[in-house]
Amino acid sequence: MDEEPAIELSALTKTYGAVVGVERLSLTVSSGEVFGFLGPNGAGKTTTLRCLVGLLRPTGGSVKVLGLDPITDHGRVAPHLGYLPGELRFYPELTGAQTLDLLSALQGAPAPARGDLCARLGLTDEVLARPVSGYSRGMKQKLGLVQAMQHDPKLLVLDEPTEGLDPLVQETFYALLLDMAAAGRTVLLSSHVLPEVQRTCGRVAIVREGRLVTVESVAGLREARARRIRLAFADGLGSRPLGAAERWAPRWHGNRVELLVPPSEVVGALRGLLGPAVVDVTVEEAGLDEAFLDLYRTGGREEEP
Ligand SMILES: Nc1ncnc2c1ncn2[C@@H]1O[C@H](COP(=O)(O)OP(=O)(O)OP(=O)(O)O)[C@@H](O)[C@H]1O
Repeated sequence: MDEEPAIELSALTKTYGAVVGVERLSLTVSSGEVFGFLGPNGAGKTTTLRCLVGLLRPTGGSVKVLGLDPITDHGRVAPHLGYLPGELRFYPELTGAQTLDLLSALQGAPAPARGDLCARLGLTDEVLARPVSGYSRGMKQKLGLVQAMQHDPKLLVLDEPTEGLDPLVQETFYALLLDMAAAGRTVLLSSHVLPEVQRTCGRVAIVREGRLVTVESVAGLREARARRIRLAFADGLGSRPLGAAERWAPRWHGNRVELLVPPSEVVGALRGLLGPAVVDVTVEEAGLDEAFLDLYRTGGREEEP
């Protein structure tokens, strides 16, 4: 219900010499959304995030964050922007507490949430007093999360946030995200962990080869994607041709077969498949993982019959 979108990308393009990072990517994220950003390796996620937080200058198009240009208006954006990079680099000789102080100064904002975040993530005063060089990977990641959220930013940009966190700490992180969402903050979450996105995000963008493939609600994505049909045959013949259903790449396990079929074609598929030898049939919604994997692979192009 806020004034302007938290994020507005308009035909964003970033090239590295001849290599395309992202190409003409347009995307709007409203204030208060928890938004997932997904795509296979090299799709352009980190490039986009780095343009968003003002670390990279776009080659073309425009970026607006909280209504401002993250490069030219950096001083006005920084106090309201939290960023967890995918590859964390800290000054090894500084302690955790000194690191948080330094980053707080760079954010140009007080850190009212720091104490609570450290307590919830188990970064004790004793740990924070030690140089970061002696931190484990998970401890560094926790420190990264605290610095990203310590100033209670309006917009939180997270690049693979649960990398290196054990399952218990991941749960704490999800709870923190829910709190952010409940407080009306905006979160952009880049992730390969699909259940994580399913759990935390309302909408997702999928990018592939530097281009936007789709933007959809998590619920809608699941709804629109495949159904899994499983059939069991009575005879001992094993795999056999399935006629028109062959186009759904049936996977055989002995006398059982499994197909992923678009929802609108399930009834037609069953008509063609059911015969006297079929002794069992189940139809279920394919998991969100499969919905995403399909988009990863095909870029969202439905195969038409
Ligand atoms: N500094 C750079 N110099 C040259 N090419 C780069 C640079 N950074 C990224 N690229 C290229 O831009 C493309 C997008 O990379 P990017 O890191 O944004 O993808 P990603 O979606 O974050 O990938 P991953 O999931 O593997 O982290 C890739 O082809 C990559 O090789």
